[in-house]
Amino acid sequence: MHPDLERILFDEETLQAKVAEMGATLSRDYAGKTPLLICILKGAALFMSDLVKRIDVPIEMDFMAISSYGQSTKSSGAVRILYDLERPVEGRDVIIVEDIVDTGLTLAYLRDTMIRRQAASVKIVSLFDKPSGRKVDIQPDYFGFTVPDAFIVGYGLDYAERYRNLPYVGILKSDIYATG
Ligand SMILES: O=P(O)(O)OC[C@H]1O[C@H](OP(=O)(O)OP(=O)(O)O)[C@H](O)[C@@H]1O
Ligand code: HPA
Ligand SMILES: [Mg+2]
Repeated sequence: MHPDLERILFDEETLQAKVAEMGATLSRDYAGKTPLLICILKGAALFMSDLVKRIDVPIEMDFMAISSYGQSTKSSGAVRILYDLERPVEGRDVIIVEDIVDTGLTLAYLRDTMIRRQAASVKIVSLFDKPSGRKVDIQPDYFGFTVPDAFIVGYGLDYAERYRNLPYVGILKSDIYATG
C-alpha cells in the first residue's frame, strides 16, 4: 500500500468486478441504442476506459475537462469547463461518466449543460458516491460504491494531481493535506 494512505477501501479486483457489473447493466438498459459516453476528465479517465470495454452495445466516446478542486481537498464551488466536447450532444442519449459525486456541484452543472444543449436523454454513472458531501440535491442514476466522509485517492482520483495511477482506492492520510 502507498505510504500516504490510511487504508485501502477497494482493491483492484473489487474495482474491476464492479466495473464489469456496471457495464453489463448499461448494456441491458441501452439495448438497441448508441449512447454517447462523456468522460469527465481527468478523474474519470481510468473508470471510463475500463467501463467501455464491458459494454456490448455500440457506443461513442467524447471527453470534457472540468475542474473545481484544484490543489485542495475542498471544492472551490466554481465549476469551470477547461476543455469542451468535440461534437454536439443534440438528440443523443448521453451518459455522463464520473469517478465521484461529492458536493454534486460538478454533476448539477454538467446535467444542466447537457439539457440546455438538447440531449435526448441524460443519465449519470459514477463509480463512487459520497452522500455525506452533498451540497446540492442530485444523485447518480448508476453508481458503484458508497464511500465514507473522507478524501479518497487512486484509480483516477487525485490530491493535487497525485495518486491517480494507483490501481486501488484508499483514504488519504489527513496529515498529507494538513501540512500541504
Ligand atoms: O461533486 P463534486 O464536489 O463537484 O466533486 C466531484 C468532481 O470533483 C473531481 O474533479 P476535480 O475538479 O478534482 O478535477 P479532476 O477530475 O481533474 O481531478 C471529481 O473528479 C469529480 O469530477
Ligand atoms: N477524492 C478525490 N477527488 C475528489 C473527491 C475525493 O474524495 N471528492 C471530490 N473530488
Ligand atoms: Mg481532482
